[in-house]
Amino acid sequence: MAFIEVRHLRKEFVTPVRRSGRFGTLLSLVRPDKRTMVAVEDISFAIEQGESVAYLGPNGAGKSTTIKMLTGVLEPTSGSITVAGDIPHKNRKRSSYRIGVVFGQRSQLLFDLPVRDSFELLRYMYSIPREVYRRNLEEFTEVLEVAHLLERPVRTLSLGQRMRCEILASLLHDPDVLFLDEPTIGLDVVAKERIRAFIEKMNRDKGVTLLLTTHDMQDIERLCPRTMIIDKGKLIYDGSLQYIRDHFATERHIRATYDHPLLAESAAALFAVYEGVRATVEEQVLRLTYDQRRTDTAALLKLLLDASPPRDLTMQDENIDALISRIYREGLTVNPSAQRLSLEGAG
Ligand SMILES: Nc1ncnc2c1ncn2[C@@H]1O[C@H](COP(=O)(O)OP(=O)(O)OP(=O)(O)O)[C@@H](O)[C@H]1O
Repeated sequence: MAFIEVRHLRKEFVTPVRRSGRFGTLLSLVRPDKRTMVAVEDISFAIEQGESVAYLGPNGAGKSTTIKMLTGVLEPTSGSITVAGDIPHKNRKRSSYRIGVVFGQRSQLLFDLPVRDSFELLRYMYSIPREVYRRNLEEFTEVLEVAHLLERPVRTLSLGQRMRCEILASLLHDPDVLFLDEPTIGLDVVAKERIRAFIEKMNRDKGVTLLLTTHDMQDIERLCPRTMIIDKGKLIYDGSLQYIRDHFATERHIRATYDHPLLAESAAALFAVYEGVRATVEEQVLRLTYDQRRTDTAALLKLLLDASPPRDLTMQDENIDALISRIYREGLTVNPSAQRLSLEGAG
């Protein structure tokens, strides 16, 4: 059995619907109308101990709902979850000893008290042996550079400082798995980097299994060799980021800057031989966008350079962020045989 196993997971939320008008309000009280919202439709995956996995999807795809089920906060409508052999919502207390959680938008620290008091409370809640607590606190405060913050009330910390303390708090009891929901949201580049370096170290040195939701591509590039993408409550991709890059990052952009203004018509005529090459002109800048599988880059460059050598030339492939939004938008299908086998695929 894998360390985390999720099979046919589904979560529905049933919410009351208010009818309009005075009569409607009255009717809603006597006979409430209900609406069922499917947040997670059917998701299956397996994660081995020590893996580091990104869990991606557009807003409302069902990421946070999945994490809440994995941590036992929510009970699935159907399907099953096991984390370290336990069913999180059934054995919440026992599971919590193995699980660490960080919700970027919510705090587990007590706002009016010094940071250290929250850590002490966690020591008590998780019955962390004194020696383990002392060792972890010492090591983590040093790596995260938060020793000088321990006596400060949480409410006086900046977002970056608080997030470092949140992550420290989530790992004090030596969990085997850490669920992170947008851990770097709203942070500046330096704060993001500190947090990524720490999480990476915990995964590498302590073998902490990571499942991370994020909208920040650099989090994924740095931390997660494996990526799962969900959309509308269903898993649409499970494999490496590299595979997506290699198979879908087909759009290439060339930007050529000249010393003189250009004519859009001439540019369009020049590249008309290449079907699918989009040429746009803005004063002295020519931009070409094309599919690298269909158009030979060397031949295109030769045509461009022979026509008139530019002052500057840059070439860029579609970045992974844009690429994933394209996958959401166009619903690109991925060659399933090249992906990691899902639980169903594995039989
Ligand atoms: N308690 C709830 N009651 C009703 N609907 C809910 C509840 N929690 C979440 N939803 C709905 O379920 C869907 C999935 O929400 P979820 O928060 O899991 O998405 P997400 O992928 O984490 O999105 P985001 O990236 O915006 O955080 C959304 O349509 C949301 O409105």
